[in-house]
Amino acid sequence: MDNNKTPLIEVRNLNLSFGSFHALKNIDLKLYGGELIGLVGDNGAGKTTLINVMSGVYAPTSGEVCFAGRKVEKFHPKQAIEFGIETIQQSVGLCDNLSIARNFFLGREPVKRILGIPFLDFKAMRKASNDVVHTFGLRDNVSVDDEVATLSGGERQSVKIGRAVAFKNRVIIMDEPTNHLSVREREHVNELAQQLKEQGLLVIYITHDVYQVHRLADRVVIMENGAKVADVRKDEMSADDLEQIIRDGGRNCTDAA
Ligand SMILES: Nc1ncnc2c1ncn2[C@@H]1O[C@H](COP(=O)(O)OP(=O)(O)OP(=O)(O)O)[C@@H](O)[C@H]1O
Repeated sequence: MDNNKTPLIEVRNLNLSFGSFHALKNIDLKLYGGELIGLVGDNGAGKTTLINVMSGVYAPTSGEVCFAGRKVEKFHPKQAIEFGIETIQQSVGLCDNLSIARNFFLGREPVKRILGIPFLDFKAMRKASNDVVHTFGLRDNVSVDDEVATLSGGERQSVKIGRAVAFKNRVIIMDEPTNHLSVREREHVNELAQQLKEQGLLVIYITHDVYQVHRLADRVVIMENGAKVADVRKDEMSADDLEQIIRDGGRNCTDAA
């Protein structure tokens, strides 16, 4: 990581309360393009809440978030989408009964006009989605006219990841992306995460699997009870040590940030 670079996302002294419940506590974090960040922590640690702030779902109670050095003034999902933040979740994001091509363009369908009347441009959708999804690992015999319902779990993730890249995102948040996947599918999704990082994107990878994330990530951020309790480059700590920090609930931890 080059600390002279402007972080793609910077969080400063961030707090978020839901009524009297203090869900995020004084979080400071700098995340750079070209990094694969593992975000780990026990159930209820605050991982999803933190990414929900980054993606504009929640506004913080206090503190700041900056995108590429610019302070976010208005927290709204549209703002985050415009900046190029895309969240890929295991169970949402695709419509089973629509084709792969339609899913690829969900909500941003290209339109062509014939005699001034707008029609969905199916040809353009097929071509663009075909080029991308096969690069991202769909079997050769899968057609982009097939319904998403016919795809395996890993292939569904491929469609979402391909879509995120095609629409020029800068930050991909992968929330438990390999849950319920087979070993090979898991490997495939993890390879895609690496590819995204190598293309210069910031990848935030949320998981409970410390060993998987230790293999994959450049840096691991551990949360516990709403606070960031460790922020370490993976070469500074073994996966066993990371797991121990989580087991200890953040006591005896290191923060390399
Ligand atoms: N909208 C909300 N209103 C009230 N409390 C909330 C809300 N969203 C989250 N919380 C609480 O904030 C805490 C952190 O939840 P969060 O979902 O961020 O944890 P997590 O680390 O993502 O956990 P998991 O791994 O189980 O998904 C939990 O105690 C949760 O109940």
